[in-house]
Amino acid sequence: MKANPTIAIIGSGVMAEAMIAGILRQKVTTADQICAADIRDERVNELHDLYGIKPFTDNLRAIEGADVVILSVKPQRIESVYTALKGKIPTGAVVLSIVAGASISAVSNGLLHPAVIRAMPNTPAQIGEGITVWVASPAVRQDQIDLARSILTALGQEVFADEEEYLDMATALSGTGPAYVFLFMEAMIDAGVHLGFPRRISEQLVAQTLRGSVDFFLGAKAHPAHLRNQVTSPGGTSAEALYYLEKAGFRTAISRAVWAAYEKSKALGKGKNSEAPEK
Ligand SMILES: NC(=O)C1=CN([C@@H]2O[C@H](COP(=O)(O)OP(=O)(O)OC[C@H]3O[C@@H](n4cnc5c(N)ncnc54)[C@H](OP(=O)(O)O)[C@@H]3O)[C@@H](O)[C@H]2O)C=CC1
Ligand SMILES: O=C(O)[C@@H]1CCC=N1
Repeated sequence: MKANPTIAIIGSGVMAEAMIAGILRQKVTTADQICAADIRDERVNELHDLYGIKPFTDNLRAIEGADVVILSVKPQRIESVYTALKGKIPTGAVVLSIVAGASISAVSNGLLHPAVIRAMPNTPAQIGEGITVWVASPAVRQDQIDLARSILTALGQEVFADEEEYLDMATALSGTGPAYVFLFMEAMIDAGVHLGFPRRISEQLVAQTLRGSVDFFLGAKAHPAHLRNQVTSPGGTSAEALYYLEKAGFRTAISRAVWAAYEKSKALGKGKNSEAPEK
């Protein structure tokens, strides 16, 4: 694998910043080899000040001499990137797209470039605790796979998929997953405040309960239902609370939400809106 590869980033928002921070933390390349482009110059100048990367507002100039071109614009903006960069990706470069729903064939045809990796990270990447599911087109070389893996490892765990269909599923489960977790956290914290805890204490109780439960699950290597049964004393508080969660359709709500995100990911890939939510 090439030392200090040149990495161009098209769309320098939240996920791009997580990638820049991870790449520099793990020394995948040096800051002067990262070319970050965005339509807003104040945003790339901010990233320049924070990380020392090279700022661009012209996508075409940003990809000059790149070994990797990362696409991190919103799905609704990807067509404008295709228009600007079609046929212009350096021949030896690999494109690494994290754009939700954008298939390998769409990116490959949109840019007229065969070597494309499609990846789905998540926001805990900002602290190196993310998880990314990714897949590569047949034209991606082994050294490009190795380079992509070093970039994605800098964000946390990575899972290489042999089928692209896993990407829309991962978008719904792990890519979107932090949104479900934070909503759950928020609801728990608010419930604690409703009971009468100061918000600061409620946040501490909820955060450590979540962290402790996840670490317990990972260490115990037991089914979650087994661990839940340990909490649930006969005729006790947990049984009472779980009754009301099940009555409110908690599992079904989660399942429907994940399916809706999956359908939305597929719809984004077709440039369409998914069905309007049912009333
Ligand atoms: N956020 C998440 O949890 C995850 C997001 N993703 C995917 O990552 C991608 C980026 O998401 P995220 O970082 O959250 O988005 P952001 O909106 O934070 O970042 C995208 C950036 O690209 C800029 N931009 C828009 N059009 C262009 C263009 N033509 N050329 C260059 N830059 C442009 C935007 O500017 P402006 O704001 O002015 O439009 C913005 O600064 C999305 O496709 C998303 O599906 C994947 C996994 C997780
Ligand atoms: O909400 C979204 O569309 C993006 C993709 C995965 C997480 N956030």
